[in-house]
Amino acid sequence: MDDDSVFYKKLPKVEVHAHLNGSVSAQTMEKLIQRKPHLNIERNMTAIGKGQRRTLDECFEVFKLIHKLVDTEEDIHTVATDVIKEFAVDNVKYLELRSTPREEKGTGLTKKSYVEAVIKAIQQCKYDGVDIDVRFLVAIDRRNGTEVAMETVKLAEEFMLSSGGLVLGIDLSGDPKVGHGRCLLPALERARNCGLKLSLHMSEVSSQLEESELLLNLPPDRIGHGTFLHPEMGGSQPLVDQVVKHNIPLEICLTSNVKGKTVPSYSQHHFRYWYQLGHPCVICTDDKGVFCTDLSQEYQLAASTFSLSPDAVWELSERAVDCIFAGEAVKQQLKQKWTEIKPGLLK
Ligand SMILES: CC(C)=CCNc1ncnc2c1ncn2[C@@H]1O[C@H](COP(=O)(O)O)[C@@H](O)[C@H]1O
Ligand SMILES: [Zn+2]
Repeated sequence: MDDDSVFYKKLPKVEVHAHLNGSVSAQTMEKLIQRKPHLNIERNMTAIGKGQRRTLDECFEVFKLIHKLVDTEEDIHTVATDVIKEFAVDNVKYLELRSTPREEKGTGLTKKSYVEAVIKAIQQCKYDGVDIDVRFLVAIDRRNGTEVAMETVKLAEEFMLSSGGLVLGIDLSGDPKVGHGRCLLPALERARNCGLKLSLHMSEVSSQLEESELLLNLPPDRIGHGTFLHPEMGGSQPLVDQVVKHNIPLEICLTSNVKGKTVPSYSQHHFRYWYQLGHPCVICTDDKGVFCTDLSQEYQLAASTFSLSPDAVWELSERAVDCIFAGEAVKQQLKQKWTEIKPGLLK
């Protein structure tokens, strides 16, 4: 590793946009493939390597394969544990994982046992002293419509009350070309009213202007991507004004957007627009397994593409703490960590 990479690796980081099944590493994938050889899935079918790009549709096909490999409580526990430890090794000090609870009739997996398996993995890592604070967002797959969304919110509500602060909110994700946010509003409103935080994938593709207007009225607590919100990308100034007025942080996933072809190149990424506005932006991985990246690499890419100084990179990672869903006490603990690490890293 060169000196430059060491800096990004040592940088303490916050990750708030990581889909569990998209974050599974090559090593873990090997374990899963060995558990289920009859599926004939190979590692190169579940990842998009260096220099490769796929259409959004092709990317979503990858998740179908991964879901076949991860279909028991034991699998969920394995992937959650491994993903948490990998983020910790990458010096991520606070992680919000998100995942869509799935029922698998064949294996007896239920949505409830799915969430329980993730929570057990989080608790086990904490017990084992892994140096990372992990929280969970329950995901709604937009494909599944109104009723499933409402069920998911009720499940999240239950766990918010019983998990000792581990379940903090709701993620809205899934193929952006399928379904409409309109149908999901009642569920999202219920979530907001019961105290669940909202992180919503918004304007990930260009056809979502009307939906973004609707969703922004909730308003969400954070926005995933927001690629097509601003006028230069076919969005609108009123949309930008509203995001700015409510000070809603953007979760920025550079490699995901480039490899998924929603952004033509790193240098044309909308991070530039929002960062120049001084708007809160959090660098994230989205799917570190599928896109073969890690958070250190994403910070390094942001710095090299947009000419950020080490001080600016530090500020970016420190300001991310303000955007987490955990409460003030956790933010203070994290800020303390950053303060302790700073003198050793920035001369
Ligand atoms: C395909 C592509 C370019 C991915 C990046 N953009 C994404 N946009 C919307 N939803 C996503 C994305 N990446 C992952 N997800 C969601 O996360 C799920 C996988 O993680 P999990 O099973 O929820 O644990 C996917 O099935 C999908 O619902
Ligand atoms: Zn995402």
